Amino acid sequence: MKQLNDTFLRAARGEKTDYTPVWFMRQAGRSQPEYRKIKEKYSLFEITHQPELCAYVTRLPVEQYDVDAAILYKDIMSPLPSIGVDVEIKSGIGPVIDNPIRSAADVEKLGEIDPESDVPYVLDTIKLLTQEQLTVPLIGFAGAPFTMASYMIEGGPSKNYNKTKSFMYSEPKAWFALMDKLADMTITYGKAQIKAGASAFQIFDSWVGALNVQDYRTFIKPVMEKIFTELKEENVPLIMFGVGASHLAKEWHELPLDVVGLDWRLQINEARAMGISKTVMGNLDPAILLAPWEVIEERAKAILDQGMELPGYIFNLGHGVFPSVNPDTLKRLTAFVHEYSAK
Ligand SMILES: Cc1c2[nH]c(c1CCC(=O)O)Cc1[nH]c(c(CCC(=O)O)c1C)Cc1[nH]c(c(CCC(=O)O)c1C)Cc1[nH]c(c(C)c1CCC(=O)O)C2
Repeated sequence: MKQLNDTFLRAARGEKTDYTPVWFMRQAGRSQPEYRKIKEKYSLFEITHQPELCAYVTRLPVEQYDVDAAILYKDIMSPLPSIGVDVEIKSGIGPVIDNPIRSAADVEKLGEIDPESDVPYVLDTIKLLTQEQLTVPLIGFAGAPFTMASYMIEGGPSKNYNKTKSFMYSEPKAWFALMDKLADMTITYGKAQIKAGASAFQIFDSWVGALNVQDYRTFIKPVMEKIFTELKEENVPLIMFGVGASHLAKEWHELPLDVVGLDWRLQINEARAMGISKTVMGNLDPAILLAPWEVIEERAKAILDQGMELPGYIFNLGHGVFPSVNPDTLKRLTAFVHEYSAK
């Protein structure tokens, strides 16, 4: 087994590190030419069903950019077929579900995931990567109940989540039943990823920022509490992330998790002033990567100056890499973060 560079894990636990670790959300694939070539032949689901190929795609950004963590190539939608939800990822649109969940009876019908028999290829990919290939930690992940439910109820991407919210407000009993089922899926699936070798776990609640704090506390926080309490048993750092959710960062800080992910809307200093003393991850606006290098460097420096004030800091973007970003920019930025923070 190869020697593991654990800088990312140590920062996630709030320990002092020799330099600031960095990885990029949605680093796998996207702008990389090698990946685009594979995508001409295979869909996301076809890639994830082939452990050798999926491991290669997962490794590409680590090898090319020198980032401090790998994130497993798959989608938050990947476990849904296992519980009886047919999902297709349509190019240019995103996940599409033809038979959305719209009633208590629909929720009733949802099944349970058995990772060993339903997604053995995910576990095989993790084992291949962590036992033989990677020299940095592998981040496993899942979508959070609200974000998963938003796709399941809307039937695809949404701007205002009206159908989701309407279901939540009108049928609270069915809503909580749905949250419970999705929590069970996340816990079982998450534990299996960690047992297979993932050494950190991130929950993507990308769209939960659509709720205000009061509704978050009523409809979401209890289920997140359950998920993190259960995953905590596996003893790996747990990361939370959402977009446009600065008003919820304090709520996340109160959950039994290790790392609060920030998008670009709240400065790290502001988060610290709010009492977020846990490790923070973020938070360069991904659009900055489309600007000239001087602009990128200046913004990265400003973020690092704030982040590095406390040991628990992981550099990342505030959301995923855009496909139009030049891979050389990500490589240069990684090197810059490493050099600047090692001073
Ligand atoms: C909301 C969400 C989704 N997926 C994900 C989220 C949470 C993070 C976020 O907010 O961006 C998470 C995700 N999706 C994917 C990864 C892989 C690992 C990585 O981060 O590099 C991760 C971590 C691959 C993917 N997920 C998807 C692709 C494109 C695949 C294809 O074209 O077939 C990839 C590589 C498709 C997808 N999947 C999803 C959307 C909205 C889309 C379409 C838009 C897009 O391309 O980004 C749902």
